[in-house]
This record gives sequence, structure tokens and C-alpha cells, in this order.
Amino acid sequence: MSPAPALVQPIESPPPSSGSSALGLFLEPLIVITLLTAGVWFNRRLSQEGSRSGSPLLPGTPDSPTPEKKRDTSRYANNWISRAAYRFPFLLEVLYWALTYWIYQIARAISAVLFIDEGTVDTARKHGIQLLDFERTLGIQYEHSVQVWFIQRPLAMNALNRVYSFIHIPATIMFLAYFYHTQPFSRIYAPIRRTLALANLLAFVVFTLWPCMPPRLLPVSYRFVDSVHRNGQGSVWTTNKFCNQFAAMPSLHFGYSLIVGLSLFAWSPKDKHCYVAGGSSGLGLAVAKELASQGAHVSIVARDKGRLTAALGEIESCRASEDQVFQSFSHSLFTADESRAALEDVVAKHDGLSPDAIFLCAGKSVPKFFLEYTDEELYEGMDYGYWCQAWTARAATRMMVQQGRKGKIVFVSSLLGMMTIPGYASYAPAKHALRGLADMLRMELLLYNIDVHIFFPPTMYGSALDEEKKTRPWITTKLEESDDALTPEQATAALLKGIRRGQYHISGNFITDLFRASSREAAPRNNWLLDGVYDLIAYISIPFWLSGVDKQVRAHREQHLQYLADNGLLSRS
Ligand SMILES: NC(=O)C1=CN([C@@H]2O[C@H](COP(=O)(O)OP(=O)(O)OC[C@H]3O[C@@H](n4cnc5c(N)ncnc54)[C@H](OP(=O)(O)O)[C@@H]3O)[C@@H](O)[C@H]2O)C=CC1
Ligand SMILES: CCCCCCCCCCCCCCCC(=O)[C@@H](N)CO
Repeated sequence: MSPAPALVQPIESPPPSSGSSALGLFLEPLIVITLLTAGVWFNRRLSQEGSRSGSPLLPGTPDSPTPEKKRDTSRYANNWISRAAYRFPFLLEVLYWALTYWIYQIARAISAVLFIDEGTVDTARKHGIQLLDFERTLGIQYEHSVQVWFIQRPLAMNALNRVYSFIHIPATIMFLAYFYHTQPFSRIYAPIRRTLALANLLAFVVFTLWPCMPPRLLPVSYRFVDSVHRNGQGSVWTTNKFCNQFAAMPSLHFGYSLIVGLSLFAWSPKDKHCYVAGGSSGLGLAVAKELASQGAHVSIVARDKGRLTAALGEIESCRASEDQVFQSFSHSLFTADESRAALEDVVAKHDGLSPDAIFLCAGKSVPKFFLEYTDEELYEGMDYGYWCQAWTARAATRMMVQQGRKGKIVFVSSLLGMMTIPGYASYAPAKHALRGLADMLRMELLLYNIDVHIFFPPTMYGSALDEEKKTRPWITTKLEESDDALTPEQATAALLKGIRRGQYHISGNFITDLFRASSREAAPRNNWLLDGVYDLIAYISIPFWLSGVDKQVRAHREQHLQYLADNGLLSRS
């Protein structure tokens, strides 16, 4: 391409300075060290916490309530490193961050000193120009006009440049210290810091293999102005000779901001009031415990009082702070009146305010053949699979709308809400209906800012499954073998991850992903690329699976008719 003539005259400004001021040179590392020290102090272990956990040294992370097999660490009791690490656990995080960030910076510096010669500069320039051309082809080459806009508004530009240079590292440290303090370690904090570390690694690989010149260093004919460095707003991190200028793409300024921003805005149950309907067993109980360990106030409702009491004890053992309120109420959720009464009990201690999130886990299936069910049993399928969740969803929506409060409603359908196999005549239609309701509500409740999610778990281990096995037809068991079962805890992890990511249809494993992506109807995708891949795999593989299933069902005819005869179900014919 041929560079256009310069539109903007260089503005009169102080001569380009070579970098940051002498004050900055001293102030910036000081700020970083101060923040790190503050983070370590802020996250120190208070003495009574130590005695509560009972372990001599280096106990598990704060959110692992079950004291697992721990090694005896008492012989390190007088080792000063152990003592410091115990008193100030955030020191380990400082080390982790120093390792990822500074190893990255050092690797970058080494590459700057050792490998950057004329050849690299040429390559980097070539790549930079290629990228600009590519943007132009796509019609998204706005960088220059954005820069012109800012050059005409020096105040805004200087402010943003300072943010760019000074906020990146201090803000990341503050974010890490804050999240370490407030979020469960292994499920939220650790994955985030791992993501940051991986972003560093990825950036390193990309700029080593494909060095790219940032626009500001391109030849003048490209009209970009190096606005960061010309006015002395660079920071010590960006203006020394060890700074590899060709490591600008991919940008960690962007990557870190994105990761930090997404983490801050992701839904977190901490301090929220979560109502788990069906929270006394299986999935509901696992969800309730996980929410409790993440700092939520948890209310559970189910029918059986004995199981409720036992469940409340288990939830109690996951407590993360003393202010959390845990409560349980016995109600059956089959009717509108009962569901409303349950909700009123649940909110009583919370000033009558609607819960922040409602997890609808109540449900049950009794697998049998269509001909085998009594009329009542077929009717009940809808009560257990549909109404049990639908009535609570309506009571909650009414309350939220009347109070003008936002909230989340999470339905629990099943893999059998997206596909089905013989044996689920009472259950699969209800779980499909639930999906119809949720799909509709996702749209309608946009009117009130209420988020709707629906979970489609595969088979889950637990007492419910053991109970189903008692009536489950042989052919159903046979066909269900190709489904990998999850523990309720694994299913909970998948569900909460989906919610954090803002997914609407949430699935639990590969097979549920295939059916989710291929039966999406008008529901939003979770990931435009991956869902397409799942859809394609499903398009090819499901027909093969299906023809195998149909064959198995036909082959079962003889045995089945015998079964019907043996059970007196063929008496009329
Ligand atoms: N297990 C599996 O393989 C799968 C299950 N699912 C679905 O996941 C959800 C949870 O299943 P799972 O954890 O295995 O089941 P569980 O039987 O272990 O738990 C069900 C919970 O719902 C409660 N409940 C049931 N009926 C009512 C009612 N009428 N009123 C109030 N509470 C009720 C139960 O307590 P109580 O009986 O005391 O009332 C219990 O707390 C269900 O909706 C199920 O259909 C989806 C896919 C697979
Ligand atoms: C390439 C495609 C391969 C497809 C394999 C699919 C196998 C599906 C079997 C159905 C499993 C049903 C799980 C839900 C169980 C359930 O909801 C009840 N147990 C709850 O009460």
C-alpha cells in the first residue's frame, strides 16, 4: 500500500524525552513494592484461623473444608521460611507472580539484547505493515483516526497514556490481592492466576515466532505518532534498552485487562442469597455446599425433614464466613400455593427480599415402559419433571418484579430434555417441557433483567440413580451405558462454570455438548466456533449411534414381549 500524506501536523510539545522522569524511575518500583507488601499484609493469616484449622503448619487452602491426608510438617515448625509462608500466605502468590511476570520480562529482555538485529527489525516492520494491510482489507483500519482524535485532545491522551503506563502492574497486583482475599482459592483464584500465566507464555511464543512492530515505530510515512514516549509519559517498564519493542503483539496490556475485567464482572455467589430447591440430596445438595463454600447465604427446600437436617449439617461444614445464613424448610413444591409458601419462608430472614439466585434442582424420574406406568404415575412425571420447578420459577419471578430486583433463575433439565431413549415416557417429556419454558423465559424475563439458565446434566451418581435402577427396564440400562456418569460435585462445577461464563444452555460433558449444540433451536450459542464443531460432530455421529440404538431396540422385541406377558401386561390381548 502507499502511505497517505500526513493529515496531522506534529503538535508543538516538549521535545521527545527519552522516557520516564527521574522521579518515576524511583517511584514506580516503590509503588509496586508497597502494593505487594500491602497485599501480603492484607492477606496475612490471623492467629485464630490457625488454631481453628488445627494443622501445625501449611494447612490446606482456606476453601478445602475436608482435612485431607496431610503430611506431618511439624519438623518445619521452627523454620523461618515455613513460618513466614504460614503467617503470610500471599508471599507465595508474590513469588508466583514474580516468576510468571518477571521471567516473562527477563525472557523478553534477553530476546531484545541477544536477538534483535537489523534483520529482526526488518521482519518486525514487515509484519507490522502486513497487519495494517490486513486490517485495511477487513475494513477495520481505524487505528490512525483514533490516534488523530486523541492527538487533538492532548489532555485525554496524556491521561490515557499515564493509565497505560502506570496502571497495568499496580492494578494487576491490587486485583490479585483482592481476589485472593475474597474468592475461593482453588476454584476461582487459582484458575485466574493460571490464565494470566498462560497469557504470558502465549504472548512470549507469539512474539518470538512472529515479532511485530507496533504502529508507533513504523516509518513516519505511516503517520503514527509515538505518543507514549514523546511527552515523557513512558514508565520505567517501557523505556529501557532491555525492553523488547517488538513484543507488542499480542498485547499483555490488553490480555491482562480482559482477564481482570472478565473476572471482576463474572457472577459470584459471594454474599448473595441463593435458594436451592431440592437442596437436600444429590445435585441440589452439592450445589448448596459449593455455594456455601463460595460465601453465599444458602436456603434449601425439600420434603423429607430428616434429609434436610442432615443436609444443613453438611452445608454448615462448608461455611466460609461467620455472617453466612443457612436455612432449610420442608415443603412439597408440586403446586403454586406450596411453592409460593416455600419462597416466603426462604426470604423471611432476608427482609422479605427475593433471593439473588434460584437453583431449581428438585425432580425425580421413575423409568418404566409406557405401558407399565399407572395413569397416576404418568401424570406425576410432569409434576416431578416440570411443575416442581415451574411453580417456583413463577413465584420467584413475581417477587423479583414486584420488588424491582434483578436475579437469576437456574432450571435443571437433563440430557433427556434434549434427546431420549426408551424407558423415560414420564420423565423426558417433562424435561423437554422445562426447556421450552426456560427458552421462553430467557426472552420474556429480559423485560425485568432476570437471567435464566438451564442445565442439562448427563447421568449423575447418587441415591436417585440407585432408586431408578430398581425399576429401570433392561434396555434402558443397556442404552444408558454409552453415557458417562458424573458425580454431583462434577456436575455442580460444570453448572457454576457455565453460569460464571454467562451461558444460557449449560451442559456437563462431551455428549451433552453434542446434543446441546445440535438441538439449539433459537437459543444463543455458548461459543460460536466450538458449538459449530460440536454441531458438526453430532451431525455425523448421532445417526450412526441412532441406527445402532434402533437395532438394539428391535432385537429386544422378543425378550420384551415375554416380559410384558410375565408381568400380566398382555392380559387383554
Ligand atoms: N441423577 C441423574 O442421573 C440425573 C438427574 N437429573 C435431574 O437433576 C435433578 C436432581 O437430581 P438428583 O440430585 O439426582 O436427585 P435427588 O433425588 O438426589 O435429589 C432431588 C431433590 O429434590 C427434592 N424433591 C423432589 N421432589 C420434591 C418435591 N415435590 N418438593 C420438594 N422437593 C422435592 C428431594 O428431596 P425430597 O424427596 O425429600 O423432597 C431432593 O432434595 C432432578 O431434577 C433430576 O431430574 C438430570 C440428569 C441426570
Ligand atoms: C454420538 C452420540 C452418542 C450418544 C450417546 C448417548 C447416550 C445417552 C443415554 C441417555 C442417558 C440419560 C441421562 C440422563 C439421566 C436422567 O436424567 C435420569 N437418570 C435422571 O433421573
